[in-house]
Amino acid sequence: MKLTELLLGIPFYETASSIENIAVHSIEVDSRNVKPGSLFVCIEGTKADGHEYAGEASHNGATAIISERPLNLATPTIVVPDTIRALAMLAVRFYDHPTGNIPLIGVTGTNGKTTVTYLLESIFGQWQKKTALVGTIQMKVGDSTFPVPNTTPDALFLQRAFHQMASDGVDQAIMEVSSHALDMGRIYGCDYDVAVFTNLTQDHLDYHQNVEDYLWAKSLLFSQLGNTYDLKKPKFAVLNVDDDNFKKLSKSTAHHVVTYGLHKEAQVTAKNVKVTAEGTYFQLSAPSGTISINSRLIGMFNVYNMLAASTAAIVSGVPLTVIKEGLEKITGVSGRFEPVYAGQNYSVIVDYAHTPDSLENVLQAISGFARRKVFVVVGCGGDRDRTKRPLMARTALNFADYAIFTSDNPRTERPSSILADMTEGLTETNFEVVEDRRAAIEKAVSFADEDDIVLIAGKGHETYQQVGYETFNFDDRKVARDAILAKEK
Ligand SMILES: CC(=O)N[C@H]1[C@@H](OP(=O)(O)OP(=O)(O)OC[C@H]2O[C@@H](n3ccc(=O)[nH]c3=O)[C@H](O)[C@@H]2O)O[C@H](CO)[C@@H](O)[C@@H]1O[C@H](C)C(=O)N[C@@H](C)C(=O)N[C@H](CCC(=O)O)C(=O)O
Ligand SMILES: Nc1ncnc2c1ncn2[C@@H]1O[C@H](COP(=O)(O)OP(=O)(O)OP(=O)(O)O)[C@@H](O)[C@H]1O
Ligand SMILES: N[C@H](CCC[C@H](N)C(=O)O)C(=O)O
Ligand SMILES: [Mg+2]
Repeated sequence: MKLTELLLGIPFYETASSIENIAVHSIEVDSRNVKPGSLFVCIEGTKADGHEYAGEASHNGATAIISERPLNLATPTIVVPDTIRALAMLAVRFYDHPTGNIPLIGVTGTNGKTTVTYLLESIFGQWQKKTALVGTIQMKVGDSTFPVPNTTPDALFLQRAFHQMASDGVDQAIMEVSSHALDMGRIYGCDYDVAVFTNLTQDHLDYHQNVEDYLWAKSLLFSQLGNTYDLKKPKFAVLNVDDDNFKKLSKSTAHHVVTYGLHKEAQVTAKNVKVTAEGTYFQLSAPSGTISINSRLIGMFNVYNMLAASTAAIVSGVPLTVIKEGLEKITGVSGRFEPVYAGQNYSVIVDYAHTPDSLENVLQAISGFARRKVFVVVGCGGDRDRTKRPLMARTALNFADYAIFTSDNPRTERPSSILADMTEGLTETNFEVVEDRRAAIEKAVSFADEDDIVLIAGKGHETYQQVGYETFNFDDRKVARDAILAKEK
């Protein structure tokens, strides 16, 4: 594509060079990926500044550079006020505005995003649609899976991926939208048809200044639903009416607001809810009818997740009977309330709860059917929100009989200081600190007697542990399995 054609998407820019007849074969944000014919966009990040790598990009054959300041290079440079915004606009144009052609659902909220996206994937799959999903675990297009750098990758990755999805004949794209991504403009250029809100509780206060800022970031998904009305293709904000932030969020969009919930009046709701150790039963009531749901997912929070997914599916035109099939087909989501069974007479569950609220929810679900003792193994990630650490420890002690506090992904922090943040001021005696996660899991398993439950929280599907700048293989499920088998011997 010609550079001048690409720049039509950018109204104000300055350049000292002649840019006629420059062809762009790819757009890149990482100088190491630049090849002859690439357009390099300089992004100022948290660790590095792309402007510092413009020289390398030029050396690698960049055909032109998009920058926030003039650069003293032979390669033509186009100066724009905001390269993140420019990147999205350029990528949308280069990749032919792919989300204009694929229906797109975005899911945001502190907890439940991954679960809701997998529920939606199952529902649309039952509706015979070719689906694509982008989120914490992976990117999935039909049955093919691809690694992702982030829960919500940057605009270039996304537009490139959506373009590929459009060529692969995807009929429905579903993605998690993190608050970081919203704040960093990673979703500029995405044309959402449905935006879903799960809930908002404390997390990420290392990144967002306070809870208001965190909510504001979440609200951007709804304000970015777009301002044009197309009566043939309306857009929907699907909101949890029971969440305290419902009113504020509903004001952030000019489009249709559709509500779901259990306590306050909602358009889509669940009645006669029964949660057991095997699954969840409820009647889903929507303006178009009622269906009974027998799900293998456990916990009241999963009723919310199922309502969120069902509401997004309903506004997308999926029949209720298909929604029922899609919800009931899912037996679990990797690393979310995932049982580890190796013939033992007690339960071991691996879960991704890494916030105070998710830990409370999952422990409450467990206490609903626990017959004997509940043990919890949990830690907190390093280089992340410090203020959630004591709250998570408190939650563990409030809802479990015994806690073993351990390391999660310490990253560049000292494990002992993360654990000190968690346990500071605790006067209880029903906990201990075992810094090494493997040893902590082994200990919890060794404590378990018949009918006890061991919850291993925080890392869920993760198959690694990040210590310092190194990443080691570590999978809670494998470690737990080995511990169970070793105990049975
Ligand atoms: C704090 C943060 O979000 N950082 C993200 C950011 O990285 P960064 O700002 O550190 O980038 P950088 O390394 O400083 O580089 C700046 C620029 O220089 C360029 N560069 C750099 C080196 C070089 O040799 N050449 C070069 O051109 C880079 O390509 C980049 O364009 O941009 C990267 C590319 O988009 C992201 O992968 C990275 O996410 C990091 C890995 C991360 O951990 N992010 C977390 C906090 C995050 O975003 N989490 C949310 C989920 C949260 C949740 O809801 O649970 C997520 O969506 O994943
Ligand atoms: N609706 C919910 N409300 C509260 N807790 C939930 C909810 N859904 C799931 N959880 C808990 O949160 C954990 C993470 O769930 P999930 O991965 O679906 O959330 P997420 O929003 O994608 O998380 P992340 O921000 O890490 O991407 C689960 O393992 C479970 O313990
Ligand atoms: N997306 C979340 C995941 C946290 C998972 C937990 N295991 C940790 O490492 O803190 C984050 O980056 O904060
Ligand atoms: Mg997720």
